[in-house]
Amino acid sequence: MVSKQLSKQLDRVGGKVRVVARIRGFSGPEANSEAGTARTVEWISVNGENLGDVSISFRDHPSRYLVDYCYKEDEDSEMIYSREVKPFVSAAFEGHNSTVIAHGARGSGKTHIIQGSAERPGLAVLAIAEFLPIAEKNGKSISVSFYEVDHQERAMDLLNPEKPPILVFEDRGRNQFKGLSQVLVKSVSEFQNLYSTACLSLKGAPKKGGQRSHMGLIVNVVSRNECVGSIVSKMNFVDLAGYEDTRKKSSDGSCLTEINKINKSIYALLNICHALSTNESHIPYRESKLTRILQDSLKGTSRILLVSCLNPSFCQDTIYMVSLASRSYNRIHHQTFLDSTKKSVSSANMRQIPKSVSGTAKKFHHGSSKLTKGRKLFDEASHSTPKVEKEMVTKASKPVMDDSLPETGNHDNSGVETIENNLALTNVSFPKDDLFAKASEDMKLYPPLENGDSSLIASSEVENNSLAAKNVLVDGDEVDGDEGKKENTPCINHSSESLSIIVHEGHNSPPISSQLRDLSNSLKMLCSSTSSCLQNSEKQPIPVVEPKTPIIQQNMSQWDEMNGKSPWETFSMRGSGMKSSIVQEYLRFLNTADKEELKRLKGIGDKRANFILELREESPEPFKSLNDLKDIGLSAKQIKGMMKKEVGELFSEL
Ligand SMILES: Nc1ncnc2c1ncn2[C@@H]1O[C@H](COP(=O)(O)OP(=O)(O)OP(=O)(O)O)[C@@H](O)[C@H]1O
Repeated sequence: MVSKQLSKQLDRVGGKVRVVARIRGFSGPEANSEAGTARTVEWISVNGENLGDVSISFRDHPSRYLVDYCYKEDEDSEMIYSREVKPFVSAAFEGHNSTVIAHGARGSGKTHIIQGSAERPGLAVLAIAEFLPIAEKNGKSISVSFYEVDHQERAMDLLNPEKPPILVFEDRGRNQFKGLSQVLVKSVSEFQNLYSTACLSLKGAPKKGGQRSHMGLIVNVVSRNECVGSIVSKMNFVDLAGYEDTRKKSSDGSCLTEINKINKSIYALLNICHALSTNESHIPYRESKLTRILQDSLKGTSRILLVSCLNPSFCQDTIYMVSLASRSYNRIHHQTFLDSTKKSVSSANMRQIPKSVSGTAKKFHHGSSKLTKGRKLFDEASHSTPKVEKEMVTKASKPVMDDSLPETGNHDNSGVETIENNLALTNVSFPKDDLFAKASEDMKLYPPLENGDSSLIASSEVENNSLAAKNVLVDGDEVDGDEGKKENTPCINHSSESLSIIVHEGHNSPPISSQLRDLSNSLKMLCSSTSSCLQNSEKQPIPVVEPKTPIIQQNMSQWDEMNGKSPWETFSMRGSGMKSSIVQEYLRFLNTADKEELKRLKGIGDKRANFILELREESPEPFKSLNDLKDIGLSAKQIKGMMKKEVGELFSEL
């Protein structure tokens, strides 16, 4: 539950996704050049100064883009922090995750806003400065992780770059990371040292020219009382790689494929922001590695701040990026704005907001139209996935099956070692013994986990990828209705932070093939007894036989009779019950069967079977509803067809 005061603060920062723009100041050399005086970005505060709803335009360019607010060159990071990020810090102590994303063209000031410099700390540093004293007061600790996602969709631990790529998988709505170090921080300077260490490992660092990547920071609020090391909530900072139009010659010699892949992952994240802001029923979290890493900090009660960094001088890539960000602009606010200012803005030459994300700026829509019209079109489009977007989703999902399957590989079991190494590396003086003693008390209390738990700081890396029999989880996030339902597993609340022990029942049931066989046999028996009854009935009078119906069914019939249900109603009701249990069996089969068994299903070939196995490495139960089959590239029609065939097979031998 969010406290009233906090809720007010959060309301002020807008809905689920808030989009703000930030105009970068001219850097030293630029300021001295002629271009330094030629800022081309303009803005109009459409609802009055400081009230939000800002329209951004570019000199000699007809289009305008709406965002929640625009920060000018003279409004520094501290102002942005106190107005936009500070409420997220308070929310983190109430268990809410958040994500701050800086995106924009190359050199638009993304790193400057997130990391800042020694003289001008960025949003992440300012947040840590606020996190630490509140954590101290509340008996919590703060730990951080730094990672990088490159154009090959590899996620690397920046505090331990020699390790194999990070493996991300989901367990009960929470992300687990295998191979990502978490380091406790006690002071801002410790944090800054870690940040510098992480930047040195960054492949996308300017000095390592040619490589481009996204950099991510996770700030964890960690409980340190009886449930030592469990993560209460987290705040993510993402410094996205700069967007670059693939038609231009790259400014740093990066190859076209690399730029394309980076751009694709930028689209994937912005698409999610858009889908969340428009309450789409399907949120494509699996589109990229980065979106999978951020998944549990984007959904549920999480808040997202999208900072669109703008180059002050003309830059087509900047225009394209702000146009994409504007798609996630809060539409409720927008509607108010439309209603109140329809007249005044209707004469403005506003461009139609792009309905979809295209692969290159080539598809960028240059036509101008009135804002009202553009928005209307956009609203209509948002109810169904726009065509180009759909194409992009399909295109994006193909490589996942073909060449960028989630990594597997040798991962060591050195979770505890990592913490120690990092403590040594950064001279963090955390009372290790105390921490480990408490952690081992917890371990004693609950038998050793088969797969470790990334929420435990003493074993910040998940040791083993196999399905755990028991798992210790922090039960903080709400699971979205469409994103997986909480299973009916025994759940013991263990602390005020809702640390839960979730006991997974082992998958003891026989595989679907044998269950379907049993079902088919029962149906055959039922049919043969029905037909023999029919045959007998022709020869002799039907003997009065007491049917040996299981008691429960007899009771149900009585119950149906009592409730005045017609035989048809009873039949339909039971039929739909049977349908849902067949679906459940089918899903259970997908979640447990081996490759050869999987291939026995219609529509599952070698590639899909491999992909299913890879998905299971990331999440023990990737298929929670038939809808999840879309993740392996099946359309709704194909899924329906597959189910029909499987069920039809049951009756083929009757
Ligand atoms: N608000 C600002 N005021 C003055 N100079 C700035 C500001 N923001 C960024 N700069 C300068 O602009 C340059 C580019 O900034 P920065 O490295 O943050 O961009 P970026 O978007 O992260 O770049 P890349 O796309 O290469 O990752 C740097 O020299 C930085 O010091």
